[in-house]
Amino acid sequence: MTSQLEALNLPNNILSDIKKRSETFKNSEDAMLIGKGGYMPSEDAILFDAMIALSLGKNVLLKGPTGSGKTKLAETLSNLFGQPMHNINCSVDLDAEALLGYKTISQEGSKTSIEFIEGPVIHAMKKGHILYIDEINMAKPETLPILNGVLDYRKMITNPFTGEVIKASSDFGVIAAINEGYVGTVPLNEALKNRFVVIEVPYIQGEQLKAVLRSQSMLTNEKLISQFVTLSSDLITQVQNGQISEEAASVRALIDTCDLAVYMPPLRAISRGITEKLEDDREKAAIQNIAETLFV
Ligand SMILES: Nc1ncnc2c1ncn2[C@@H]1O[C@H](COP(=O)(O)OP(=O)(O)OP(=O)(O)O)[C@@H](O)[C@H]1O
Repeated sequence: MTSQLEALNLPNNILSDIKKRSETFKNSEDAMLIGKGGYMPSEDAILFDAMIALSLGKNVLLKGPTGSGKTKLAETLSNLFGQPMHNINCSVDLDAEALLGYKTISQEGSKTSIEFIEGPVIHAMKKGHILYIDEINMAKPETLPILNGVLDYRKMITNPFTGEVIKASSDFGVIAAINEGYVGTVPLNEALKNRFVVIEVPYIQGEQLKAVLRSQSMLTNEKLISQFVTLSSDLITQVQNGQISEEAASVRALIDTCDLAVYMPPLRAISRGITEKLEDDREKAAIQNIAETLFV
């Protein structure tokens, strides 16, 4: 891994920053070994570019369909950099308190006082940890602008609940994830999007997918694993042709299907793990047809 990074001819300051940030970096080859559950990139640039961007202090936006490994990639980066990760799961209910923290009354003996419990943003800023904002386009458009100062060169915020001015520690990093076009999502505000470096995270295929299915599912039958990889690539072709929706090719659903296939015939596993999650009868029939030709 180190030599692969060196081969990219990165400026020395970036390379040494990446190495310095992570005490585990010299063992990163181990950390990345798929058997240990790290993110398996479809191309090295996905992982390296995310590392370079974070190392330069940029915010990273991971863009890709459901179950394509965005969270796994963020976890792997946190692992590589040796920086704990704090999660925010966005929804319409997300508010400033969920991001920044809240006041509460604390009691010590007969003494009561008001205490501020720090939320994930302030905690990660102070400690120089990684903040992971999942499904960022599920938040109401008016909620996230409170983070504008955190997400630009200032990297600071005035806590509206306490008046404290917080400047992020130099290692603080932000990774966000987005699923475009899903129910409940809204287009990301341009000013917010502009604060991120965007990295596409597609579904993995072929040998990479095989390695992930081997390591993350319970299935050990190599022939079946290969058939499921073929099923996935046929489904991705159908997605590209607009015949079925993207989530049908999710790696998460395929791992579930492989697990089920240890205990039931593959066609039933596909029905439970993939087909029945869809609403449209034509899509279901299309998947069933593909499955029946592969698993006779
Ligand atoms: N490239 C990959 N390398 C390793 N594991 C992967 C990869 N792609 C998917 N997975 C596995 O698939 C499952 C789903 O991945 P993950 O939760 O990271 O997806 P996601 O893109 O964050 O999904 P969502 O958008 O629904 O939150 C996990 O078990 C993860 O380990």
